[in-house]
Amino acid sequence: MNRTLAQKVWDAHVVHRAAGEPDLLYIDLHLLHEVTSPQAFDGLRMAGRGVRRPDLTIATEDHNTPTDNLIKILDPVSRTQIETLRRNCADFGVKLHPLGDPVQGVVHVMGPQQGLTQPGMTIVCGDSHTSTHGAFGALAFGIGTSEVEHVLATQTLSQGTPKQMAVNFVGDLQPGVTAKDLILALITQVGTGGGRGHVVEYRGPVIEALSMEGRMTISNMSIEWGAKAGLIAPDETTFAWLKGRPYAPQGDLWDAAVEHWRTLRTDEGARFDTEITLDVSSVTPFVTWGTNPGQGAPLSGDVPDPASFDDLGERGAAERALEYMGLTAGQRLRDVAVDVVFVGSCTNGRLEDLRAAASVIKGRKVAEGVRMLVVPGSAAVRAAAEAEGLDEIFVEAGAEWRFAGCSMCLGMNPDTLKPGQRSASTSNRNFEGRQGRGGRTHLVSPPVAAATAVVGRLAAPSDLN
Ligand SMILES: CC(C)[C@H](C(=O)O)[C@@H](O)C(=O)O
Ligand code: SF4
Repeated sequence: MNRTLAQKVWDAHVVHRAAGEPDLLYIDLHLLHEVTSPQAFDGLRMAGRGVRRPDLTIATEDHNTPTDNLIKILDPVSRTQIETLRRNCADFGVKLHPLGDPVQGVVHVMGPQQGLTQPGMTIVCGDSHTSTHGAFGALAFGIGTSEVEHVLATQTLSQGTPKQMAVNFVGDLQPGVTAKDLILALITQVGTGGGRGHVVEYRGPVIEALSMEGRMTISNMSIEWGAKAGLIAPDETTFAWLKGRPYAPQGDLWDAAVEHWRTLRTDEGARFDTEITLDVSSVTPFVTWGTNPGQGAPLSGDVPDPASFDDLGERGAAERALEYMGLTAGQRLRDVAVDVVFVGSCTNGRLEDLRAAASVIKGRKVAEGVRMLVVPGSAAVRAAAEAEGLDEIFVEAGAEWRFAGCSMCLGMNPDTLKPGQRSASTSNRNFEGRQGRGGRTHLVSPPVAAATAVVGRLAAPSDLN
């Protein structure tokens, strides 16, 4: 039978299948962070169990870590969270990259960067943005804390069969348009529930032409439109990116791996339950105006009038969003002034993202009254960025150059918006209070973030002279 890429990976991992029951899948890589693992370890303790495959389990600290220093965690709740992870990893023999470690970072930046993430793997983590790893042709998805316990104890996971969807990206990408613009445009088109129940494969020449970083940005936001996972078939770009990374196979094993990885493509004639197409030719720099990632518009446009939505639910949501965001229908998006610009997160905190932001801000200054935080997604991204002088470009421009972590992507650490403050943020969620109580978030790409920092209002690099 002709199968999709996702079905191939799935089938290769079934350890038990019975009619009328979910499949039991083997898990190749289990990533952990401090937020969703404590109860799972407690569960193991209570049942007197150990971790089945500590060698396939790896932890990092990211959500609760400060980004202004590598030692002091002032908030007691965050400190307890981190100390608990350290104790659990020590007790159960799990490798941990703690604050200050050269590999520490946001779990979805750290995994790929270390070469832990490889094509054809099943990868889980108690975190919804585990979909990021799908960019390598891995079947990767977020799981809940009770499932984390199950995987820790057994290295397997019970899963009902998802539906299959293809998203075809066609047309010619306009200059200055990034992967972030594409995924924001897609989510605005299909809505935040558009992918529900599906494992998605992103395909087409536009995807093939993207860098691994761009592909990760797209896979990362799969969950923001309801998809369970978002895969991209591995190709030469994938192999070149992975080669030589610490956990990547070496020598003969590398050659054998690549030979296998080349088979990880959707067969001609394989059937998808749903197929959608996004023509990228008309996509321009995109920003969100509302409080979910599907409430977006081209930066060149206006804040929409809620009355323009036919669907009553969408209309009501738009009304509430404008109220919360302090925006008026018809207002030009380019007139929206921001207080804070955040470059970072597992969506856009990789080296290429920092390069893109740096190239825009180089030789320019952050606008008066605007605070710009640049937060590498991992300590290794930070080191690589420093090796090419990106830190100096940001500091010179008046931005803050921080240590790695989730930072202002979500308010679980000291980097937060104050009530009423407005940000342009390269992260993936603009929910109410996401970046701090009362904070207002506009999701943007790294170049738009940098241009916005310079202008002080939502802006694209083409606005700068
Ligand atoms: C804290 C964690 C469970 C959460 C997630 O699952 O995604 C976080 O990473 C997020 O981005 O909201
Ligand atoms: S960077 Fe943001 S989206 Fe990614 S794992 Fe951290 S909190 Fe979640």
